[in-house]
Amino acid sequence: MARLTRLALSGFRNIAAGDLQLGAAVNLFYGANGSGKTSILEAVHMLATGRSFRSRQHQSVIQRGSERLTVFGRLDNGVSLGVERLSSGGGRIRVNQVAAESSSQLAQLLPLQLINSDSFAALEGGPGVRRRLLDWTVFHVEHHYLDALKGYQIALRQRNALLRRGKIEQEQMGIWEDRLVSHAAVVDKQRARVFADLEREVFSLISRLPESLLTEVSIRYRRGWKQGSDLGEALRAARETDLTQGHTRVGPHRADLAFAVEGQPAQTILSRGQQKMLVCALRTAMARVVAGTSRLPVFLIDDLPAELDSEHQQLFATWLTESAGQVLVTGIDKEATCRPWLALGSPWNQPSVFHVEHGRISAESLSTGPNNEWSK
Ligand SMILES: Nc1ncnc2c1ncn2[C@@H]1O[C@H](COP(=O)(O)OP(=O)(O)OP(=O)(O)O)[C@@H](O)[C@H]1O
Repeated sequence: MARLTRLALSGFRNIAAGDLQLGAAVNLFYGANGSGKTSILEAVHMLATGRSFRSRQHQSVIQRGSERLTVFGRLDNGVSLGVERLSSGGGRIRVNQVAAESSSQLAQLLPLQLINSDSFAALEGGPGVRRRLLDWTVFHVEHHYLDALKGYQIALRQRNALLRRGKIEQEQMGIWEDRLVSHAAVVDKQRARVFADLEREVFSLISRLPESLLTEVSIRYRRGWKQGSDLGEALRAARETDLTQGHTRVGPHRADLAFAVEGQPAQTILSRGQQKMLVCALRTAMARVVAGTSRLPVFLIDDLPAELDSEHQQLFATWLTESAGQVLVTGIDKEATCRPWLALGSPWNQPSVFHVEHGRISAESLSTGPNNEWSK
C-alpha cells in the first residue's frame, strides 16, 4: 500500500512553502478558486512521475520570481522522494537522497491514480488515452512490460524512418519488422492478460450501480491489427500504403479499449454523469488489478463534488476504501467535500482536512476550524 506521510513543497505555483503531515486514509483540501488546491495534487504528481499534469514546461509551475521549485515526500515505508526543477532549466530527482535511475522508478514507488476533469474524456478522446490507462496497469503488474514496450517503440521508429525515405529497402525493412513482431507479441500478450482482469473488476464495480444502462456496458480490447491475422504478414501487406502515409498503421501502438452499450459507442449513449462513473469504475478497477502484485495506489481527485452527484460520490468513495492506499481530494466547499467520506467506516470517515487560502495551507480539525497554520 503506497502512502505519503509527509509532503513538503516550495516555489510551487502560488505556494511559497509548505510542510504537511498527511493522514493515512483521506486528505481533504478545500478553498476558493485559485487558492492552490490543484497545485498540491500537482506537486504529488511531480513527486511520483517527475512532471506536472498541467504543463510540459516546468518553468510555468515554478513560482514567478523563484529560481526553483522543490517537492519532497516521505512514504510510509521510510523511502524519501525529492524533485527539484530550476527556472534556468534542468533539475534533480532523488530517491533516498540518491539520483533516481528514471522516472519509472518513482512510479513504482508511488503509484498514482489522478482523477480530474480531463480524466472524463477517456471515452470521447482518441485511443491513446485509453491505451495509456491499460499500459499503466500492465506496467505495474508485469515487471518486464516496459522493456518490451520500449523495444517495440524503437523498432516502430526505425520502420517509420525507413518509410519516410520514400522507397522500401526490403532487407532493412524485414529486419525491423521482425523485431517489431517479436516485441509486439510480448506487449499484446501481457496487455490481453491484464485486460481480462481489468474487465472482470470493472464489471464487479458497475454491477453495484443503480442505473441499469451502465450495467449494459461491454468492453473490448482491440490489439491494433486484425484478429486472427499474423502481424508480420499484416505489416508486409501494408508496406505500400504505409509508404504513402509515411507511418506504420498496424500494430500494438494502435491498440484501444472499446466501450459499448448495446453495440453503440458508450459515449454516444451514456449521459455525462454515467460516463464519469464508468471512468471512475475503470480507474478503481485499475487500482484493484495492480493491488494483486504491486502497491495500492494513492488517488488524487480534483474536485469530486463538481463531477458527480451525491449518490455517485458516495458509491465512488466506497469503492475507493476498497481500492486506494490513500486519497487526496480537493473541493471548494468544506462540507460538500467531506460529506461522502463521513458515512464510511474507520479510518476513511476521519479525513485530515486542510484549508488552502492564497497559497497558504492550514491543517484543521473537522469541526473546530483552523488550529495549526504551518505555512506562511
Ligand atoms: N508560476 C506561478 N507562480 C505564481 N502563481 C501561479 C503560478 N502558476 C499559477 N499560479 C497561481 O496559482 C494558483 C494555482 O491555483 P490552483 O489551480 O492550484 O487553484 P485551485 O485552488 O485548484 O483552484 P480552482 O478551484 O479554481 O481549480 C492560481 O491562483 C494561479 O493564478
